[in-house]
Order: sequence, then C-alpha cells, then structure tokens
Amino acid sequence: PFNHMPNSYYMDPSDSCYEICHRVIRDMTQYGVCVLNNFLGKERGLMVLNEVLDMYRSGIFTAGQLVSNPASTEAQTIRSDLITWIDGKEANCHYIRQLISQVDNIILRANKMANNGRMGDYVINGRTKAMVACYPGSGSHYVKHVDNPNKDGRCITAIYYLNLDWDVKRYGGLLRVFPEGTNQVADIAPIFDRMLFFWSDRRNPHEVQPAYSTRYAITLWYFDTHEREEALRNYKERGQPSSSK
Ligand SMILES: Cc1cc(NC(=O)CCC(=O)O)nc(C)c1Br
Ligand SMILES: [Fe+3]
Repeated sequence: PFNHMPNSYYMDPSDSCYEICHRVIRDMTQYGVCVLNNFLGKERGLMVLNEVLDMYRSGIFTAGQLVSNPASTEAQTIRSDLITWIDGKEANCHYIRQLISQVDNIILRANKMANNGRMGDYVINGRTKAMVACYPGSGSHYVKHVDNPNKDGRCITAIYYLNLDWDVKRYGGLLRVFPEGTNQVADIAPIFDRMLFFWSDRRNPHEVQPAYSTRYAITLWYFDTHEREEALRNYKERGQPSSSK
C-alpha cells in the first residue's frame, strides 16, 4: 500500500475510457506513478498470459541486455531476466496485440485530454515495441536503475503484469520505486492483470527484488515527440547509442 502514493485503482468493465484516462492523468500529474488493477479483466488477461507462456515454451526468449557494466563475469549479478521484443503482429500474439492497442488508446487519449494536450508536459506520438520479460524464479532480480537517465526520448514506462496468485511474502519479486524528492518508496507487487505507468526519467529509480517464482511482465515505453527527435538528432551527429527499440 502506498503511503504518499496513489492507491491502486480497481478498474471495472463499466469504466469509460474517459474515467480511466482522467485517473491516469491525475495520478501521473500528482505522483508520477499510476496503478490500474483488473486492467483487461480475468478472461482476456488469461489469454495474454497463455500467449506469453507459449512464447516462453517456444524458447524465443534471450538473456536480458545489460543495463550497465558490460563486464560479462558480473552479468548474473546485474540482471537475469529473459526477454523478447514483439510488435504484436507476430503469429499467436492476438491478445498481446489487443493489450498493446488498449494501452496505446489510454496513453494517447490521456495525453490529448490533459490540459493543452500535454500530460506531464509531454506530447506522446510513438512507443517502442513491447518487451516481454520473464524472471526465472531462482532469485533473479534487477538492480536499481533509471529507465531513461539521459533523454533518449522515452517519457512513460508502461508495465503489464501477468502473475497469477503472486504472493510477495513467498515469492518476492516486488518492483520497488524510489520516487525522487521523498524518502518513501512505492512497493508494487507484480500481480495478474495489473497495469503500471510511471515517468521513465530520473524521477523514478526502481529495482526488482529477487523473485522466487517465474515472474512475467510486458513493458512498453512511450516517446515524447520532441525529446525523441532531439535524441535521434544527437544519435546521427555523434553516433551515440540511444535506446534503439
Ligand atoms: C530492458 C529493461 C527492463 C527494465 N525493467 C525493469 O525495470 C523491471 C520492471 C518490472 O519488471 O517490474 N528496465 C530497463 C531500464 C530496461 Br533497459
Ligand atoms: Fe526499468
């Protein structure tokens, strides 16, 4: 439970897009973090989970990129998730594609609805592909980091969790966010059908605590038009790596 942060919002199928977008705008503006539970509803959530499980069984997941510290010997200590990138048009991704377009819908409409078409002063017009991640349950974790520390264009991180009956006391796997400017943390359990949004920049350092059961999540990063154009310009001029996805 959040002390200074928003309480999770339990979505209801009767919620209009307007109500959901208004909630996203309010929480993002006030806290920089927004949690929506029952995002797709159990039935469609299970269909997404089954597609991810099938992908995992098909072996297309590869070891996660190293966030920093290329020293391979320490690879295991930096992060040990398995990931695959999809655009949702692949075979057997029908429900993942629906999830992606539902998130697109909410983010883009919330961005338009926010005062003068900006949420957090961003103009959002694109995103990365979807990153499907699996943390094997052997204590795999992810060290504290910032998703976008150097203005690569990503402004909102959107994470959809797929873990049925997840019990943090037994399986750990908490996402702990350390919002800038307060010494309170936001602990977010990666529970089934939970949608999480947070600003991708230095306002939200976060870590995944060791997980002791297989932990699945689908992440999208949304781009701010101006920051992304700037980042690509820099990329061309200086050949600097910018998040290529
Ligand atoms: C590839 C990549 C993944 C993540 N994921 C998380 O922080 C875990 C969130 C969660 O699963 O709760 N972050 C970055 C900066 C990169 Br790059
Ligand atoms: Fe991250």
